[in-house]
Amino acid sequence: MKFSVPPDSLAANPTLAVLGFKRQLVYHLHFWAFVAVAPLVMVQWQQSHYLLSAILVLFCVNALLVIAFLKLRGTYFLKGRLFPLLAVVSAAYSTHINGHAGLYWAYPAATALFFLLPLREAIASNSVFVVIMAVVSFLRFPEADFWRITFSLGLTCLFAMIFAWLVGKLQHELTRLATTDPLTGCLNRSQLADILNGQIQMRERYERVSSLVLLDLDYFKTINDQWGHLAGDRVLRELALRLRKRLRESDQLFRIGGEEFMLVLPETRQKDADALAHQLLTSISARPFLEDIKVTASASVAEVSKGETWSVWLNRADQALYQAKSQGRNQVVNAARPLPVIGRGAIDEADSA
Ligand SMILES: Nc1nc2c(ncn2[C@@H]2O[C@H](COP(=O)(O)OP(=O)(O)OP(=O)(O)O)[C@@H](O)[C@H]2O)c(=O)[nH]1
Repeated sequence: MKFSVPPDSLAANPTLAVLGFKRQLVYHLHFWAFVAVAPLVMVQWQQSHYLLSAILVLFCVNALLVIAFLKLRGTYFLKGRLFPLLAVVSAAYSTHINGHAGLYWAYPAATALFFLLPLREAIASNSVFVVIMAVVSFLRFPEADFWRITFSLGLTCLFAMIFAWLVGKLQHELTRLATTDPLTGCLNRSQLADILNGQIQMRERYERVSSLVLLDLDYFKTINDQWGHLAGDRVLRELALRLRKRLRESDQLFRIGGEEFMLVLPETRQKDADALAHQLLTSISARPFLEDIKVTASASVAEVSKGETWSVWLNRADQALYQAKSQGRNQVVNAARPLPVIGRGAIDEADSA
């Protein structure tokens, strides 16, 4: 089964990879639940259990809608909330009227809940489910069966909860590993396009202006040559710490190359970003690294302009950084504003003049 996200972007963007995993899980659960439950609609109808048959029809229609919405729109129909509700109601009601034959469905229903709902919601829903099943079993079966059913269902929920919790933790850790640079703890390039695009949307929709700063250490190669690679690594780590100290919570720090860093500064005008870049360069050059390694850096600043793409924005900053390097380093250069786009009307006016 294929979703619309191309495999290349999955590899490049861990957020998409995690979303892709969740979608596949939801898709498969609904698909196989549909395959298992659809025949039961007829079976229950033939046994004159019309209400249960109707609930199962609803369950199947919901499963098909979830699958269709995922495939065609990439969204969850009703946030996937109907599956747990209908699965729980049909398992409890089926146990009430069919006895043990209905009870067997309670176990897969309880397990599926942990993979469809957020963990806390799943724990709350399953607690209610176990209580409902305990009441139904108490009324329907001998006392010994009531205890067996309640404990075995409770244990199934506990195991499913532990498994879902561990899978969630693993996903979180994998995303962290894939999005951060292990040496400095800064973000790596994997989410760069997404984050810059987010700032561009803020500019386009709400006129909220962000800036970015590119910062590159000067003559870092000589530090490696003179002090060794390990010392170079420690300089990079200390640099990331110094930069982070000056940033706001909402700012984001990327390491986008060997000794090149990028700062994304939401709601920050060029003039303020320029002031910050000067302060950062001072904080780098004023105090030696690892006690006696003197370091300077060059930086460029670019405020996002209306209508530009993230790559054009980054490219403007890159050009300015190149200029800072070629003008002698240890300085900040502001990126040139993009040329205004001349619309058809303006061209016509110019032609007729
Ligand atoms: N220690 C260490 N060095 C790195 C790492 N990544 C890249 N480098 C080194 O960084 C150096 C970058 O050299 P250049 O691109 O010539 O840049 P530079 O010497 O800083 O010169 P300018 O940028 O022009 O001022 C190379 O020697 C790389 O080996 C890293 O993770 N750790």
